[in-house]
Amino acid sequence: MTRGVFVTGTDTGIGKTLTSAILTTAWQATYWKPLQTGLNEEEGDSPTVSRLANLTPERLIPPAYALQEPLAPSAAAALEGIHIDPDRLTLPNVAAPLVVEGAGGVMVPVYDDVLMIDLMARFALPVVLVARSGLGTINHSLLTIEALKQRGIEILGVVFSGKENPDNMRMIERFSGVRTLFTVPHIAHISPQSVTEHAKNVPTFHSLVHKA
Ligand SMILES: Nc1ncnc2c1ncn2[C@@H]1O[C@H](COP(=O)(O)OP(=O)(O)OP(=O)(O)O)[C@@H](O)[C@H]1O
Ligand SMILES: C[C@H](N)[C@H](N)CCCCCC(=O)O
Ligand SMILES: [Mg+2]
Repeated sequence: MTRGVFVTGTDTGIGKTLTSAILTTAWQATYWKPLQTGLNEEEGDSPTVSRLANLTPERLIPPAYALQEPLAPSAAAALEGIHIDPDRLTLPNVAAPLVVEGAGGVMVPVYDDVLMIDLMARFALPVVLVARSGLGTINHSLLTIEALKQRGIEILGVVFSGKENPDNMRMIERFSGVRTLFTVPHIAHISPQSVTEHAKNVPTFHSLVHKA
């Protein structure tokens, strides 16, 4: 049985956290950000999702690693003299669905010679890919999809964040064969209310994982 999804992106700052909050709200899911970096500059994604998706504490799994510098996990950990232990990076045993959010894109170093995409393959969750809607997204989305396919990682679809661009969506669908799941327009004021509103556009977890 599919336990959840892994939310990845074509880049950092692309809308993974906003999308994760929307998915978590839509599915009444549990949220986990295993590797958080940049805590000296931002509150981190767990409190953001907790607030936006109105999470009760049992639906929020704390990060396995919470690191200060706004860098890839391997670099942020090295600066703090922390060795990332793969045994701590195992899926929590919670009721489905679980929404797991990556850090940055798929080729981000996590520890030693392990990249985020290797961790994703190990988790074996189907992937939701968040992409910007505008210029540059065709290249970044197709490259990311190619890397995921090469490793046999199941892709449920793409979520486009930002002003809707049907031509970009069509081009990515045509060249990758991966469908668009839903779009998140530019939201001027992101709030629990706007997240609840956009959660209405999300297919049910069961329809998604059984159709894939
Ligand atoms: N559709 C949107 N409308 C308005 N703001 C957005 C939208 N998508 C993303 N943003 C804003 O862009 C910023 C980066 O988005 P977000 O935090 O979701 O990125 P991320 O992909 O989760 O990055 P990270 O790799 O750090 O986890 C945030 O301030 C977020 O609120
Ligand atoms: C700190 C930031 N918000 C992300 N969590 C970390 C993104 C690392 C990206 C590394 C890279 O691709 O160059
Ligand atoms: Mg995030």
